[in-house]
Amino acid sequence: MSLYIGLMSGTSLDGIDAALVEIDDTSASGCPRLLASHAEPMPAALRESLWALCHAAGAGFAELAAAEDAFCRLQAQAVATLLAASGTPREAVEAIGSHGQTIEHAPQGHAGGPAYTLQLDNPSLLAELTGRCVVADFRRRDLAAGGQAAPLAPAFHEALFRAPGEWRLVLNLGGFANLTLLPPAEDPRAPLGFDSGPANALLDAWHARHRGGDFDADGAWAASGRVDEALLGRLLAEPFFHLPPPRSTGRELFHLDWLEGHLTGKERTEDVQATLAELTAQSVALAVAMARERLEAPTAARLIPCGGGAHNRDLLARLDRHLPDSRLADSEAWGWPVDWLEAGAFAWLTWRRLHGMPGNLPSVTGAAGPRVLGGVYAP
Ligand SMILES: Nc1ncnc2c1ncn2[C@@H]1O[C@H](COP(=O)(O)OP(=O)(O)OP(=O)(O)O)[C@@H](O)[C@H]1O
Ligand SMILES: CC(=O)N[C@H]1[C@@H]2OC[C@@H](O2)[C@@H](O)[C@@H]1O[C@H](C)C(=O)O
Repeated sequence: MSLYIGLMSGTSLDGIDAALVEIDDTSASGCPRLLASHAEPMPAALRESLWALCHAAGAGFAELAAAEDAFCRLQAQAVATLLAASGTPREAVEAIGSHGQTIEHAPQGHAGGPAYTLQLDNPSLLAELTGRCVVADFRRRDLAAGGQAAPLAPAFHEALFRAPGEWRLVLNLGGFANLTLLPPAEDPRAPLGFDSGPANALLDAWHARHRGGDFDADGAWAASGRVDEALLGRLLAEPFFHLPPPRSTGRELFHLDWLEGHLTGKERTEDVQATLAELTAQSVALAVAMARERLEAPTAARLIPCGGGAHNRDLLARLDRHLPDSRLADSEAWGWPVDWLEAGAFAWLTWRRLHGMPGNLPSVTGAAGPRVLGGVYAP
């Protein structure tokens, strides 16, 4: 058995998730087990700097370096708290996997330029601050091999959830949503996974603009509005929702200006929120239908929602309406509460990296083949 820490800071910019994971080195999947977790909240000032970097191509190098430094120190703080709270000596940890903060994701390139995906990260400083080996830069090798560099979690979903006799569908509802369709273990086919589109990113942004606060708790505000079918139709016409996989997306496409470009200005704000929630549910349902068609999968599957959106009751009710044949399951039944799968994935990918095992699924990202992901920074 060995211990790894995974660090993930997602598109919601709500904080750094840290997961302490035990891996069984004798098993092919590693049988990852979550031992402890800690969420280090993002201070408002750092959140604002990161938000500005995500949106301002003109930010200077000094601002970038300052944000990176503050981000890395927050990661080290998350590691220290996780270790102290779980009573784990740091020497017991083989390595820390750092996803970094995605600043921009352009797997298609920009204006005819090369494909890129940018994660702000300083693994050298993190190795210095924690005294542990750090693995980082997980996405770019897949991109270099012609892949989307995202989503990466489906390989971890396979290790955790693929089982004989049952199709399973893992749905990550973070700022953006990605799904993983897992054939039964006896089926030789590889899983399929891709981003369906926005999950909470637009819901959070619209809520923050009109009601303040970080998010619409339980989707109560969305539930108080009525879906504007005409608006929903215009939003769903976005070509991304109809692209065949492999595909991945982010804030570069789905942001408030994108939404506003589709508004008439006469909508009630709560109806826009309801329509955005419905957009998430319907775009997920479209992506699920696309995945099922590709793998000729039956409609009945076990649906395992995860990510922060799995706490949103209004969103889950909408998903239930659009995926009537799916039986909902709680990832906690596998020992993984919904909020820790992404950080857990980067602990597991770190184990893969240090044992020379590929971390990507070419059937998901479209890369030319399996690749060992990430760079190693010695302690
Ligand atoms: N009780 C709740 N009710 C409604 N929404 C919630 C609740 N708890 C969390 N959320 C949503 O979950 C979001 C955070 O989810 P998560 O941490 O999975 O995102 P992320 O990891 O930053 O995103 P991504 O997976 O796209 O990188 C919040 O911004 C909020 O929208
Ligand atoms: C480029 C990037 O950071 N993408 C994130 C984002 O958040 C959700 C979705 O968009 C997914 O593609 C990915 O994260 C998870 C961890 C992944 O790679 O599976």
